[in-house]
Amino acid sequence: MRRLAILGATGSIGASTLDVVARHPDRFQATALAAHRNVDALAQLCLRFRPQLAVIADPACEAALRERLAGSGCRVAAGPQAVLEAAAGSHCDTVVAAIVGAAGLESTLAAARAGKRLLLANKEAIVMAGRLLAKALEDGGGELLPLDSEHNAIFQCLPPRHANLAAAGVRRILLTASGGPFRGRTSAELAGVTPEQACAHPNWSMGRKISVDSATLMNKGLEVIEAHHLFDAAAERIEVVVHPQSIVHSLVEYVDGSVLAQLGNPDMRTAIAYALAWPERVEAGVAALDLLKVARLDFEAPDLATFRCLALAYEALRAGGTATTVLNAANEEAVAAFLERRLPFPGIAQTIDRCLNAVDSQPATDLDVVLDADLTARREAQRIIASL
Ligand SMILES: NC(=O)C1=CN([C@@H]2O[C@H](COP(=O)(O)OP(=O)(O)OC[C@H]3O[C@@H](n4cnc5c(N)ncnc54)[C@H](OP(=O)(O)O)[C@@H]3O)[C@@H](O)[C@H]2O)C=CC1
Ligand SMILES: CC(=O)[C@@H](O)[C@H](O)COP(=O)(O)O
Ligand SMILES: [Mn+2]
Repeated sequence: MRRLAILGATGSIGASTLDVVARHPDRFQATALAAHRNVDALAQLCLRFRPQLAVIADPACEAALRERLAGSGCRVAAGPQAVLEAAAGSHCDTVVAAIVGAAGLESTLAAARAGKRLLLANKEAIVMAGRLLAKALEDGGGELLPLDSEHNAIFQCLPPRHANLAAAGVRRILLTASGGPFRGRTSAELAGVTPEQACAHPNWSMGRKISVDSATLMNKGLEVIEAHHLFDAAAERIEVVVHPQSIVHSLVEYVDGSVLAQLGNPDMRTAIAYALAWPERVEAGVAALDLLKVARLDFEAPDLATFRCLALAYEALRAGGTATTVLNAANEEAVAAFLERRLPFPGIAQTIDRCLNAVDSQPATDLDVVLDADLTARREAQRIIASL
């Protein structure tokens, strides 16, 4: 029986994970569920899945959650320290890291250090602190399985236990991008787009922050950096291909000309079920892929001049050190401002660009350096946003 802590249980990944868990009560058990402020949703999940531990990150919500779970047998805890306990405690052997944004960094590191099987959705953590996460995994002796659909696809297309990409005969990693809701639009057409339009992803149903990232192509930029760390791949070996149908989830090209791809309907339960059951496979509730209905698979080059965030992510990756921490922090601040209608859509890329120029990159030697770069970049981004 796999005993799971699900961090970000009330979100989109949390819901998909619990759907897979519910299909296999003989294999998977949710032993801890954590969320930020959504007491109603968390309480309902706890009453249904009966975890040992329910954690609400915002201490102001503790009393309300205690009231809702009184007599349920579920222990309630609150605050950031309690989220770390949910990630590292003995109640679980597997952690689903599905908190959105930098808020998930420390619990992701805690799970890695504690030697858990880490199912990583929280891509911002690896973008902010890829090397620290690798070290934490090494120290803890656990394993990481990617949930992000592209990285899960690449993982499936690589040979098991390969020493490195060169030894495995890999020439390139091809990350597919849907292009988002604004694919094909010009810069002028993007000036007045709304948060509602940006969050209307053509293929995937996801949280608002990642939906905006897909619309700017920053999601793909974060994923290039994620692939760099997960697969020890140089930036030059990671190429982005726009594939509007989101059926091919990514590909690996080998030196002999073979290209292996993983295909499926755009439903995160496939990647989640794969990672939960690995190395076995379990039913995920996902409809069979009907290629005749899909009929065609299109591919095109990304428009880096219009969707500048992807180019900025490559720049930050090449700069190294805390540049990717700065990229992530500026993006989080800019996306929040856009969602609150304080910043127009093109202002997201402008903020990140200016922030990368304003904040020097440092070697990401420890967590304090990373957190300091994150804070400095957020202050700078807020200043830039106010000036735009
Ligand atoms: N959705 C998807 O299909 C995919 C998502 N991802 C990645 O997975 C992560 C989650 O995405 P998604 O599920 O869409 O996001 P959602 O916005 O749907 O959910 C976010 C979750 O994080 C919780 N949360 C937010 N802040 C905190 C905090 N400070 N402490 C504890 N919990 C917190 C929220 O709790 P509350 O409800 O209480 O606010 C909620 O449970 C992101 O990093 C995203 O990039 C990757 C690939 C695909
Ligand atoms: C489901 C998933 O993994 C998302 O990251 C998805 O890839 C977003 O789609 P885009 O290709 O539009 O960024
Ligand atoms: Mn993805």
